[in-house]
Amino acid sequence: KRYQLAGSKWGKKDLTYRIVNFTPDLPQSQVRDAIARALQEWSNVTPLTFRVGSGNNADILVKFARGSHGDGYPFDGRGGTLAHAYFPGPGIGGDVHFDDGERFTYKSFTGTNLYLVAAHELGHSLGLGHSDVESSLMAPYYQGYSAGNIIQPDDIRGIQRLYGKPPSR
Ligand SMILES: CC(C)C[C@H](CC(=O)NO)C(=O)N[C@H]1Cc2cn(c3ccccc23)CCCCCCNC1=O
Ligand SMILES: [Ca+2]
Ligand SMILES: [Zn+2]
Ligand SMILES: [Zn+2]
Repeated sequence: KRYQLAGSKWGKKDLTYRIVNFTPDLPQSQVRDAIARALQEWSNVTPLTFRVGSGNNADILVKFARGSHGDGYPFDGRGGTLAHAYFPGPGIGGDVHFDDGERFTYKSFTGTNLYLVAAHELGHSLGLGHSDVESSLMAPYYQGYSAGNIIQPDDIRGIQRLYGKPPSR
């Protein structure tokens, strides 16, 4: 019972990301904050750093889309699949797509919490597959937002297997 590795990882520690478009469900500031906090969950437990990159050469592009959106994996409207992401690599590698058919919420325990979904998808962007530990962030099912740390020991073991531990101060 454990995490799965995607078979690819980033060959650098300092990654860039860019939010290409936004959902109408939330103010842009809350989308930026949700993504930044989801990235911080992963940077807290690895040597990885994330900063906002310029143009389309950012490593991780974050997009909201409905239905067919050009990558052969069309979204299904409200419910069902909430989002998907691509394992590390060039071009679409690392990118995160959210199904804008969902009603995304922020700092809310109800609805589809954007921060929680983002943290799961970014796990894929960094090279983790799905875990069969039900409580883990990388489990394939959305389990609702619970207070406290969303990243679980199994997730930490997996990501540290790929990138090591944070440098000790
Ligand atoms: C983990 C999450 C953030 C990302 C995952 C997808 C994923 O792994 N992305 O990297 C996801 O969306 N899982 C579905 C899986 C799923 C659950 N059901 C489905 C019905 C149809 C299609 C898919 C599903 C039953 C009904 C509930 C539907 C709403 C919740 N959906 C899910 O939990
Ligand atoms: Ca959906
Ligand atoms: Zn897509
Ligand atoms: Zn997933």
